[in-house]
Amino acid sequence: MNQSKERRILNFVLQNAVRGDPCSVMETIDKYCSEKEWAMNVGDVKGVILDKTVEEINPKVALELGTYCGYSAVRIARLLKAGARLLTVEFNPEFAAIAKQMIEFAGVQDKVKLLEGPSEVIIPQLKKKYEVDTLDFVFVDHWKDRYAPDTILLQECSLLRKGSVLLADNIIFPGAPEFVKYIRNNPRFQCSTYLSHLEYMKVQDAMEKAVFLG
Ligand SMILES: O=C(NCCCCc1cc2ccncc2s1)c1cc(-c2ccc(F)cc2)cc(O)c1O
Ligand SMILES: [Mg+2]
Repeated sequence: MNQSKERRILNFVLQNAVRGDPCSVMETIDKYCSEKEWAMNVGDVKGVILDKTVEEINPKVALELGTYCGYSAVRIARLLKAGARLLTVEFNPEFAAIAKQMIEFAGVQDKVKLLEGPSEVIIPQLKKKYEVDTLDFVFVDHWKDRYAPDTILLQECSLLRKGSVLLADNIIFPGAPEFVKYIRNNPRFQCSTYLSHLEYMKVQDAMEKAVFLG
């Protein structure tokens, strides 16, 4: 059975990156995906916007929707202070298996908890099963038609507090029009748009930052 692209990315990291060095893992993934096979990691250009947002918030509890190969989980976790944690949700078992190995190789496994399953099932479990009170930061990067319903679900589950920050990827490409319409017209969110480029491409993309006002 021939290897998946995600398996090829992981193998390239295992063979070329430095174990325990998150930056080396990120750089190696970016090198592979810009030179050999495109893949839907947030990438090195939008990754700087993600870095700046995480550093500004310095979250104790962060949630990621859409783990994929673990690139942004490694990217976020490397910036978390002692005692802070990232919960990352992946629906696809293949991707979850790859991401688990990627996170461990990068040496950030103590800060990251990978939760396998659909977001609409996992989100309502966060308080009781995963001992979350409220979320300081949410990186939204999963199915684009789940961005809006899951933002509503986060509110229904009282997981957002005054000042919680959502950062959503792919606002332009592939696009999340329902989410943009929902969030920008919602008085309970203060929104800002960060124009950028689609990972590894010259195509325009953007990230939306939305601060929950309580
Ligand atoms: O679909 C994308 N990302 C979501 C993958 C869906 C994985 C899921 C995780 C999860 C967790 C919980 N519940 C349900 C789900 S579903 C995505 C796609 C492109 C793209 C760009 C240009 C193209 F030509 C083609 C694709 C770029 C990106 O940056 C993306 O993030
Ligand atoms: Mg994305």
